[in-house]
Parts: sequence; C-alpha cells; structure tokens
Amino acid sequence: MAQIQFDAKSVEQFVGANELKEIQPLITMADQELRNGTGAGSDFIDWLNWPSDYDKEEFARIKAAAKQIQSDSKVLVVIGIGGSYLGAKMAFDFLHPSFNNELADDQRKGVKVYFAGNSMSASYINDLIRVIGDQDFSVNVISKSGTTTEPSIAFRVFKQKLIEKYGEAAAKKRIYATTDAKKGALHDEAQAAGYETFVIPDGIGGRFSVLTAVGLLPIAASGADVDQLMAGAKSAQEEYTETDLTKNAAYHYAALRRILYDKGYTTELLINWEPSLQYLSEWWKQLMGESEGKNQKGIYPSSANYSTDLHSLGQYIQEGRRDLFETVVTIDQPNTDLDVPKTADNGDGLQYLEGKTINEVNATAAQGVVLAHLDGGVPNLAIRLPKQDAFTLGHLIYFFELAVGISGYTFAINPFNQPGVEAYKTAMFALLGKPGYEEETKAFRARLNK
Ligand SMILES: O=P(O)(O)OC[C@H]1O[C@](O)(CO)[C@@H](O)[C@@H]1O
Repeated sequence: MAQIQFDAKSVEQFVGANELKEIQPLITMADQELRNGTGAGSDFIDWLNWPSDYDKEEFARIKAAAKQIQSDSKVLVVIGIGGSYLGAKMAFDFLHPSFNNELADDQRKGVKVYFAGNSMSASYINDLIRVIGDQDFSVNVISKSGTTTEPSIAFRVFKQKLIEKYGEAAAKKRIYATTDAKKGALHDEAQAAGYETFVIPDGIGGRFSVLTAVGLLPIAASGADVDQLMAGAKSAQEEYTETDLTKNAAYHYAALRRILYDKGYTTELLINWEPSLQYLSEWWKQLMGESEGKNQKGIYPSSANYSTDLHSLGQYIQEGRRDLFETVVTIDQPNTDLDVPKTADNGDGLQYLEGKTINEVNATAAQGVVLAHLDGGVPNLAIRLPKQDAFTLGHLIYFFELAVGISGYTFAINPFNQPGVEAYKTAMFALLGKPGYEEETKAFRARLNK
C-alpha cells in the first residue's frame, strides 16, 4: 500500500500527457546513472540502499547512547549546521508536540533537545545557556569535517560549560561526536579525548545523512521511534523501483518538476499547513538547492507556511511574477483536533463554522487555496501524508532524496557535490585572517578598503 500519495491532478492544465511521455527517456537515463553508479558523484549514493544496508551494530549503539543521555541528562544540545542539523530538527518538530521542550517531564518522551552551532549569533548561544541553567545536559556535536566554523565555535562554548559543571573527566562522558570514521579535526579530538563516536558514512553527503547517526542519535534521544523511521524509509526503497515514471511517484515528481522548469517555472515552493512541518521545508531546501543549483541551472527551492504566509506572501503568489509552482504537503489525519467553539452570539461572524473542527477548516482552506492559485496561474503538485508519524517521515525522506537524485541527473549536473559553498567560506576565512589564506586576505581586504 502506498504510504504517501503523490497527486498531479492539479498540474494537468500546465503539463500535457505527451510531455510526460517525452521526458521518460531522460528519466530512464537518470535512473540508469543513479542505479548503476555511472553518473557524476556516484561516490555519494550510499543513501540509495541505506534503509536496508545501514549498520545495525551502530544502530544498537545509537539507541543505547540515547538511553544513557535520557538517564543522565534533562537536555541534549545538538551542535551542527546544514546537513548536520536540519534533518534532526525536521524530525524533532515533525514527531513531537509543538512545545515539546516546554512540556512537563512526565508529558515528554525523551530529553529536551536544543540546537546550536547553526548560526554565529552570540545572543542565541547566551540565551541557550540561560535556558539550560542548572539542568543536567549532554552534547552531541555533529560535523563531518570538524572544521566548520559555526559548530566549532558552539562546541568550544558548550564543552567549556560541561567542564565547568562536571569536571574534565565527567564532561568527556557527556560528549557524543558524530563525524568522519577516519579523519578530520573532530575525529582526532574524539579519539584523543575518548568521546563516544558515531560515523557519518563516506558515501552519504551531509544533506542525505538524516537516516545515519547524524539524525538518529538526537531523534532517538528525543524519544521518537527510530525503528519506525527506518522502516518507513525501507518501505520507500522497496516501493520506488520502477523506471516507468507512471509507476514510480518519486520519478513522476522529478519529471514534473523538470517539465515545469523548462516552461519557466523556476521556483518551487514547498507548502505546509502545519507549523510542525516548517523544518521539513528547511531540510528539503538544502536537499534540493545544494543538489541542483549548479552550472547556472536548477530549480530554486523556497517554501511557505500556510495559512500564516497567505497573509504575507499570499499576494505575490497569487499575482506576482509567474515563475512559481507549489508542492503542497498535507496530512490526512493530524495528530490531534479541536472543535470550533460554540458561542451564543455571532459577533465574530464565525457561527457558520460551528460543528466543524479546526482540522476540517484547515483542510478546506487548503483545497480553496489550490483552486485560487491555479486560477492565478500557479501549477500545483500535492503530497498527501496519511499520518504525522515516524514511519511516514522515513518514507517521505527517501521519496525526496530519490526524486532529487533523478532530477539532478536530468540537469546534467553532479547532484551530490556542493562546490559553490566554498566561495563564502574562502571570503570569510580570508577576512578573518585564517592561516593559509594570506593571499586571499590581502585581496579581499583590499576590496573592503581595510
Ligand atoms: O558536517 P560539516 O562538515 O560540519 O558540514 C556541514 C554542512 O556544510 C556543508 O558542507 C556546506 O556548508 C554542507 O554540505 C554540510 O551539510
């Protein structure tokens, strides 16, 4: 049985059946490049079979570490950026109640999870230190390279806090390092200090790593069901095997994105109707943008949170430049519901909604917005999730990963590298005077007249 429903009905007025037929050879070629490992970047496609091939011994160690964290800590500080952050944050928000960290201890499944190292804001770090206060905490530092500036700075801060609170030896037992198996600054430090370590596999790039220890340790520590998450991903691995795009929803999605792009719809908005799905979009934006945005090509991945953003971006989406399409994610059975309250008077004019639930109003609004946006010339794709649970999320993660692997090859680029990210790092390191960047320091400082 399909775990998610990909529905392309609302794009029919923009894409003809013949166009889908004509793009099939391109999809077939992409499928062969991906599955046979003959495409660019094929060193980084281990995510493809990961839901069945993942390291079971490490998985058991992750669950044991999560238990240990739950037994000695109230808080887990998860330090990482990009692919070393967004997957865990997406899952944390998707799988727990909205104010999980604020719930009473007996109402929460696992530890409170706070994220750090995903910006260079001193205010954010200081505020987090205040929130932790005197609560017991542990740290999961996540970095493949171990030298990414943002997490490295945050790790220094929270390592010092651990040492101040628990002493050098006990602090080391509260640090969990997720990093490269063999090399890198964090790997070397972890070996020397004896931190428990978990591996970011060589064949899986950061943005594809949520189902490795990168995502699994924080997700497990938060009390979410990582077995179900992996089972959901495996169900997707088993479902999306056909090359024929009419029989493979991930390929169908990839094909339609590509056709729309060729027609000038160069920005895709991932839409959600639940605040707890906002970070699904943030994770998806890195997955899509870092994979496809190369050689002056690729769909620009953006997002909007409805109905909130209908009151801000809505005007643009309805009537602005016609280069947008929407992929709308909805949930058939949200976790909870609430009746629209009944009142004696009708001062707010809401009496016509009495007898309905808030989810019913939300779902009806979602249907109405699709119609309005279609009338405004915005192609719409739909992804319906049966439930908001770990199995469904695992399935959806794999669906998007596979879709971008395929659509990336249709753009004739390497979907698995990210060379463009280095440009800002070089400029920043040069201006900060990092050793090894002396030439660039002169050149960049001259440009700023420093
Ligand atoms: O795990 P690391 O090495 O700290 O890198 C974090 C992120 O930085 C990037 O390399 C680019 O900024 C991403 O691809 C990656 O997800």
